[in-house]
Amino acid sequence: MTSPKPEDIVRDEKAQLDFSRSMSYGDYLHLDAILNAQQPLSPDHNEMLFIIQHQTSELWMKLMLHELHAAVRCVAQDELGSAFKMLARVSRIMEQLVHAWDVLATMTPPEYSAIRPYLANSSGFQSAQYRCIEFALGNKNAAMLKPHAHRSDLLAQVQAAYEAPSLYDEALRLLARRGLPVPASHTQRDWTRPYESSDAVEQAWLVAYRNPQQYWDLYQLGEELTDLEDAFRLWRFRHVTTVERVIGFKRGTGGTSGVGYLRKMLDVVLFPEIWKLRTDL
Ligand code: HEM
Ligand SMILES: N[C@@H](CC(=O)c1ccccc1NC=O)C(=O)O
Repeated sequence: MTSPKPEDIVRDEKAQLDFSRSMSYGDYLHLDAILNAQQPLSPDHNEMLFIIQHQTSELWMKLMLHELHAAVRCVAQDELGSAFKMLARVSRIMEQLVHAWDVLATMTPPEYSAIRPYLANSSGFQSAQYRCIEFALGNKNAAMLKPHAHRSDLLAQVQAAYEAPSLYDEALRLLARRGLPVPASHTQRDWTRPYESSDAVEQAWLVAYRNPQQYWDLYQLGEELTDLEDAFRLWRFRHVTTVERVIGFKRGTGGTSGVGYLRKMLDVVLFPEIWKLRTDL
């Protein structure tokens, strides 16, 4: 076998080469906007990695929110087949973001120190999309709206996520519609309140987990939620570990204690009864 000649390939394949009158790859993907959005503030080589790491994370978060919002609607409308597909995709995206830490971890402490002064008070703490994901997954906290007060467009989005029932709230309403004994305190409540774990809710999930054949879709929903929280915990863990290896115990640019704050977030449990029931099965 000899390699094909470069000049033969395109001619033989009859590839389209003139895009003066038709939409090209870059047109469709708006690559001019995306690829001109990397504007390093420092003279440091590694800032490009830092920027692209965050921009790609924000793009994946955009898709995650798109899928999560649709999944919440599907659960509310008893369309579980579609919801499972979307939730599985959200978990795979989260896993993708877990692996993305491997790229950022190639940045050493002195490399990051060269960039950090240029970040001023900006921080991932102010990510509107991240906060919408936390709220959609039920981790509600009014204080987290404040960093968006100066941007009415973003505030409206974060506020909507804050006020809406979370994925777990809709899952519990579904259990109740299926005749499982979820108390009214958990099917009709002020959705802005942080979720409170309940023995009665655990008992409702236990009915499905003890009779998987009869409640197959609810059992599957429970396991999809477990996958999602599992992946999210891994993301939080990789974040705090990367932060410790890069800045140690310095305070965060966002004003928090840094590693101390992120470690506290490791204790957040999104779907508490789904974890508790494993001990009681
Ligand atoms: C060298 C890399 C990084 C360092 C040193 C770092 C550091 C920190 C610190 C110290 C905080 C606490 C808030 C503060 O006071 O600033 C934080 C929060 C946060 N960071 Fe990072 N981070 C890094 C990379 C990333 C990446 C790649 C993402 C992906 C989008 C990210 C997303 C977030 C988010 C969403 C929060 C808020 C977490 C929460 O409120 O639970 N960070 N980060
Ligand atoms: N909080 C980080 C700064 C930081 O990581 C950051 C800054 C601007 C844009 C994204 C960031 N990433 C995540 O927090 C720090 O304290 O060094």
